[in-house]
Amino acid sequence: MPGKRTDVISWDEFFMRAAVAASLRSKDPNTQVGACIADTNHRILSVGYNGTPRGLEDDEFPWGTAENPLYDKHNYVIHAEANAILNYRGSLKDMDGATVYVTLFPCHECAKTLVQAGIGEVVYLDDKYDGTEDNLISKNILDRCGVSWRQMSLAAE
Ligand SMILES: O=c1[nH]c(=O)n([C@H]2C[C@H](O)[C@@H](COP(=O)(O)O)O2)cc1CO
Ligand SMILES: [Zn+2]
Repeated sequence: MPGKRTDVISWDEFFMRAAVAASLRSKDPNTQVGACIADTNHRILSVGYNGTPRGLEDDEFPWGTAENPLYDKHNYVIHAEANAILNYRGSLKDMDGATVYVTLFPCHECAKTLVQAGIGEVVYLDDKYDGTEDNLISKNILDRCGVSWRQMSLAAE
C-alpha cells in the first residue's frame, strides 16, 4: 500500500496563499492587500481585498493620493480586512477566535474592527508601514485587546 503524501503545504501557507490570491484582484496600483479569515477548525470563512465600495466603479476611480481629500483614494477604499468581514454571510459568532491572514499588517481602523469581530490572531506577510503612527496604534490596539500577531513568510516559487 503506498504511503501518503507528506510534502503538503501547512495550514498557514494555505490560508496565506488564499490571501495572496485575493490581493491579486486589487486594482490599487500602489498597494494590493488580501485577507483570508480561517476559523479554529481550519475552515475558510471569508476572503477580501482592498477595493471600492459597490457602486463606485473601480475602472473610473482615481487611484491616487491627492492633497484634496475628495480626490484621495484612502478616503474611499474599503480595506481588505473589512471586506473579508463584510463578505461573510454566516453568523459573526463563527469569527470568535478565528485567525486573519493578511498580506499587509492591518491599519488601526482594521485592527479595531477585527477585535470587535472576535478575531483572535493576526498573521501577516509584510509590514511596510512598521513604526508609523498608525502602525503603532494598531499594534497597541491588538496588544491591549489580547489579539496576538505574528509574521510569516512564503517560500519563493
Ligand atoms: O490594513 C490595510 N488594509 C488595506 O486594505 N490597505 C489598503 C488601502 C489602500 O488601498 C492601500 C494602501 O495604499 P498606500 O500604500 O498607497 O497608502 O492598501 C491598507 C492597510 C494598512 O495600511
Ligand atoms: Zn485597514
